[in-house]
Amino acid sequence: MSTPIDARAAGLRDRLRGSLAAAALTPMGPDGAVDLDVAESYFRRLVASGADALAVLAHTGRGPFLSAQVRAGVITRARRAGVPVIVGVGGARPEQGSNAVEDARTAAELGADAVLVFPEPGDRVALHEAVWSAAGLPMIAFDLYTNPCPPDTLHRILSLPGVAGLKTALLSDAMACQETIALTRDADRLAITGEDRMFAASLLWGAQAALVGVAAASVGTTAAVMRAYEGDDLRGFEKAAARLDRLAAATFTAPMEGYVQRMAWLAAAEGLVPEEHAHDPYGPALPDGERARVLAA
Ligand SMILES: N[C@@H](CC=O)C(=O)O
Repeated sequence: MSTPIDARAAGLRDRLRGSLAAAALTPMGPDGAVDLDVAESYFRRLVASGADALAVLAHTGRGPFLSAQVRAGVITRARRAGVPVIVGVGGARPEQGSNAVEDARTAAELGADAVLVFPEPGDRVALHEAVWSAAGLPMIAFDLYTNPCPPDTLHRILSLPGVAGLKTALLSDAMACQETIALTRDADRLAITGEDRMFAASLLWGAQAALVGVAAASVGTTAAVMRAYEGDDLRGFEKAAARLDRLAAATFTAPMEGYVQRMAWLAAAEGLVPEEHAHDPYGPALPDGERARVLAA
């Protein structure tokens, strides 16, 4: 039995069903500087290429690393793209206190449609309750590979009225992904795949929408899988899934945190962002030849 969902959260859940949200990069220079005009033009291009919604300041967008001022600018510019905007909130590093509540308040003031609540140390249920009571924005819970959430905690989060859905981004744990999707659907919330390396499988396991970093570039590759699945085009689904798997295998691989830089290279190669704004100063150093290998995929 699930707790009744709040009407705002139910509205977002229904609006996002079947949709593809691109977990957008925050285009940056090598020093981390963000040019908001470049960011806006990138967000618009993602939408023109097939993204139904934008998830900004999420893991791909390096939200936890960015200042309040840059975060506000990114949200404002993303809203101009005319699709639902989901904002990553919180995700404090161990040496910091949580910014989740403040981030969520700002997202609400700037007109965001929902927040994606990063996992943080401590009581995750209380974190979601605090975010909801401060901002009143529908929440998407986040089971992220860097800090996976125990199923009993997920169950409690999913019974909060402000939770519209749950995104799994476990990347390699198929059993946990299946369990999380089942828990989410049992709670009548939206099961959102963030499984770049198990994308097609996660749809077959019951995911009802997608929010993925692999759609930070080459959006059409991910959109094709979603559309073929929804259109019952099983042969098309198989072909599109194989293509997406090749892209994800080249980008979402060890060191996993290097995926942001790899997607930035792709975004630059496609003309979504200028080369000089295709940097991830927060990720690991990548070996020589990695860029060429990614672009070849
Ligand atoms: N979990 C990532 C996206 C991965 O697909 C994010 O939050 O950006």
